[in-house]
Amino acid sequence: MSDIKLLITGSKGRMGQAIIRAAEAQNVTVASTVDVGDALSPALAKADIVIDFSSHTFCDELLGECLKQGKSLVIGTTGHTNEELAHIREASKALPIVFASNYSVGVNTLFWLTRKATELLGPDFDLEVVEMHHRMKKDSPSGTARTLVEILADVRGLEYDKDCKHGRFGDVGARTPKEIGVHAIRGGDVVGDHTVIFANVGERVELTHKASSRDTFATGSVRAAQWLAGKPAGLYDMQDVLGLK
Ligand SMILES: NC(=O)C1=CN([C@@H]2O[C@H](COP(=O)(O)OP(=O)(O)OC[C@H]3O[C@@H](n4cnc5c(N)ncnc54)[C@H](OP(=O)(O)O)[C@@H]3O)[C@@H](O)[C@H]2O)C=CC1
Ligand SMILES: O=C(O)C1=N[C@H](C(=O)O)C[C@H](O)C1
Repeated sequence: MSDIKLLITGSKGRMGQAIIRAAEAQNVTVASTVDVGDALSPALAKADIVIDFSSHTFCDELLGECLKQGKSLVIGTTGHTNEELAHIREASKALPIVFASNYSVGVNTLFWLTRKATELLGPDFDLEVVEMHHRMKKDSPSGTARTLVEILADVRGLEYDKDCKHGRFGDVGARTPKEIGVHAIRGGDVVGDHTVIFANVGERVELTHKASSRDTFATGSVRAAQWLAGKPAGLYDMQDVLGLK
């Protein structure tokens, strides 16, 4: 039996329910749960580490309470504003935080491969990211697609906010070598598909990951919580947890 005690936030959601099952399967204690309408402070007092897959709108309240009580965080929620992202970075100066847009082993391997392929293929290849998710997903593009674009941008010396083209519509003109396209498809019950396209004249490379179960994210987040126990304050990601850096 692991001796960490978890608070699961967003506990009634698709991921929250999967994480409660994953914790039980890994003999990790879920000490408390929080969803809309529940009081955070007393629930947090019962736990050492929070696993948060809720909504970005909960971010500031959660960070504030974790700072007050000195609790560690595993954040899986996506779709944060730039301001909320800055608050997570600030909080990580005082708290150990794992923050990852995707907790699956496969996608974190895709992150690694994407960096490697971008470096190897060089500047002649056009870069595009396509993602598909279930009809209930609220944020777009997915956090994983954003991370993929950030990796591509980092290798090419580009910036997510400036150089990412979210879909294309109308008389947008010819593609420039400085842009990275990202395209979000929504429908049905798709758990999460991501493809990175490297397109040159005469050839194309595509790297694809397809998740068929949320258990892969849930198991990864519990693993991240176990890894985080006893770590110093800092901002970590799932590649740190998996030793892929
Ligand atoms: N990093 C990763 O590996 C993954 C990340 N995700 C991300 O996790 C998040 C949740 O996804 P998913 O489980 O599918 O979504 P759901 O909508 O199924 O679950 C979210 C839950 O959080 C609740 N919630 C919303 N606001 C608050 C709040 N202020 N306080 C407490 N609870 C709140 C929701 O309640 P209500 O329905 O009433 O709003 C809901 O029960 C999303 O941002 C998603 O992108 C998902 C999968 C993997
Ligand atoms: O909302 C989801 O479902 C998912 N969200 C994450 C994201 O936005 O990248 C991860 C996964 O693809 C499923």
